[in-house]
Amino acid sequence: MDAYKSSVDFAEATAFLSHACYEQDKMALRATLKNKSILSGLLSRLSSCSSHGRVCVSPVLVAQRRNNSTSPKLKVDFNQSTGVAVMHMQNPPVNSLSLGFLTEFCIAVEKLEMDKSCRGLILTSSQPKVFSAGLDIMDMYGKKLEQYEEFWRAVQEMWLKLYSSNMVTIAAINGSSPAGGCLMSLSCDYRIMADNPRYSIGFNETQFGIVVPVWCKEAMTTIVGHRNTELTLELGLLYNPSDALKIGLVDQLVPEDQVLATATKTMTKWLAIPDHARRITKSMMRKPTIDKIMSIREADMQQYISFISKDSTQKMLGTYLEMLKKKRG
Ligand SMILES: CC/C=C\C/C=C\CCCC/C=C/C(=O)SCCNC(=O)CCNC(=O)[C@H](O)C(C)(C)COP(=O)(O)OP(=O)(O)OC[C@H]1O[C@@H](n2cnc3c(N)ncnc32)[C@H](O)[C@@H]1OP(=O)(O)O
Repeated sequence: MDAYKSSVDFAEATAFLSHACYEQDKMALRATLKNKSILSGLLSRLSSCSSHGRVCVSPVLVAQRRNNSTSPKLKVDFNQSTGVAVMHMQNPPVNSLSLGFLTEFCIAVEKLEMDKSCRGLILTSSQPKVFSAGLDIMDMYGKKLEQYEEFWRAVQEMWLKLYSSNMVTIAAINGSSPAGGCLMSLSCDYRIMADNPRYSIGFNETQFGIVVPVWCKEAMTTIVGHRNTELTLELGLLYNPSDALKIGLVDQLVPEDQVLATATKTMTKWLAIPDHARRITKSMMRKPTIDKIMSIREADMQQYISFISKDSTQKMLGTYLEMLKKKRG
């Protein structure tokens, strides 16, 4: 009975969350979840629900530094006739992966995943010159421990959702994509990048004193191999598109104005493969990594909180943030 009730609550909550997000009715969502004890019960149920590597969403909602508006951070164009959704990231100025963005992202992917008519997802950016600047450093700087936890859970969730998606996922990388932006594209099945030497992609974390989580290392290794991963992560390397192509960090380069069209064409090819065979194969390839990560998820959380809240880490992040801001002034 309890298990049944849980699943009913979960289904209702998920449906409500998805609906609320898509109707931009987040005020209603916040009001409904105002009671913290209800929220935390819901959170633990949602985040513990997992099947076949598909992980359910954690509905974390917080007003963000420059995201305290209710304007959506994603625009999803779903074409019923092709079964393909194009998700445009629109979180100005640089599509940083803030808690608010990640929350919206997870809900949107979950909603598409539940819609059996949606078979393919193209991820791209509405911001000029930037695909995504990676994790929002403001969410990792000067916050309370509970906030670090909430943020990291959303980061883990984003990765799991994308990496374990049943849909064909293609990253149409129409701008720079450092760190978390690179991770996001690496979680997709295929990466097409704009051939513009001013853009970069890779993992620069060590350059400003932080370390990628172990699951990021694992996922990257499966794509570019141990040696390229080692060099990239230790030295904090960002690559121009042609070097990224050489090491296999992206699959294809195309002129900037053809990124989305090429992604759409490529999607048609992928969707010509019988879904069940492709899905089972994708699961066969990715499930070992997903299972491994799921088994260390809580340890990863503790490691993150302890690392990010260290004075020395905070100092380095502060210096890096100042440097980013000075760049403009
Ligand atoms: C033991 C280990 C255990 C656990 C792990 C521990 C830690 C885990 C960390 C996880 C890994 C972290 C991953 C990350 O993603 S960290 C983020 C890394 N990202 C970057 O370094 C990119 C920084 N940004 C840039 O390089 C440029 O902004 C970019 C994307 C090339 C675009 O350039 P441009 O168009 O010129 O834009 P500006 O640089 O002028 O930036 C405009 C504006 O945005 C602010 N900003 C940029 N990036 C971020 C960001 N990631 N987060 C927050 N804010 C960002 C920038 O400061 C400017 O702000 P302003 O106020 O001046 O407008």
